[in-house]
Amino acid sequence: MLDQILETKKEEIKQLIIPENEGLPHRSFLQALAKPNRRLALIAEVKKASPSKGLIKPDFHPVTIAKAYERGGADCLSVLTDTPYFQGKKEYLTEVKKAVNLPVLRKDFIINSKQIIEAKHIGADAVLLIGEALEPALLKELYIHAEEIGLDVLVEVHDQHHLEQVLKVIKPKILGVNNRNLKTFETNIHQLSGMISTIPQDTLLVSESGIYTNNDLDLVQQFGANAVLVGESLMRKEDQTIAIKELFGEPVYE
Ligand SMILES: O=P(O)(O)OC[C@@H](O)[C@@H](O)c1c[nH]c2ccccc12
Repeated sequence: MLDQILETKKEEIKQLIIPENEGLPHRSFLQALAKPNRRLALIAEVKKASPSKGLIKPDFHPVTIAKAYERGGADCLSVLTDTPYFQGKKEYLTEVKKAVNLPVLRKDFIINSKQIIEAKHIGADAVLLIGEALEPALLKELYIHAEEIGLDVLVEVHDQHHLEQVLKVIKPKILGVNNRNLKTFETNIHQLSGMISTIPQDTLLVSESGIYTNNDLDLVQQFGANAVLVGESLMRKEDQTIAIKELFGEPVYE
């Protein structure tokens, strides 16, 4: 699956025209994660569909969802901008950024510098770079480029091998461990457990994907996570503010 997505991205990049605007004022994704509202920082994801789960939220209104996440005390947002596989849109990111006060991550498959410049122009505060999708030299180049233009970077890996590959070339300030294998779609909430000893102490560590319950939060926190990235389990609920409170085991008054 990942290989197929990356082929699609190569085609998209050929057509890519970067909008001529200033972008929108930067909000620090890193600082928001470093000073979380709760015991674990929450990056709440605005996600309509995915290749593994199909359509997740049929009545999808990104701005309504983003505002509900903000009211629920999310620290940051992630917005899918990939269309063919996740039914996301670049416009969703811009609309969300304008509607809330939280830092916003562009969630897409970035393999080229043009996409990073584009991310800035559509209003992103941070970009995702995926270890499994990028040769180490290219990962390093894109990481440096993103930081140079004032974007924060979430560097994601799935396994120990790619973690070691990544750490040979960069020391990411924010590191995500994806519990989902992007080649098989299998999710394992224990994915992070053996990896913590390899990760530099001052790295902000995000556990990503397949997080459904308060128990899952306890587990990944025990493994050393400082933050979680949650999409599906929040999106499936009727009200995303209540969904966050339920996830964190807080009382919900209606
Ligand atoms: O919906 P979930 O299982 O809570 O997962 C959210 C997020 O981690 C997931 O969307 C994701 C993690 N890494 C990615 C890379 C590309 C696309 C999507 C992703």
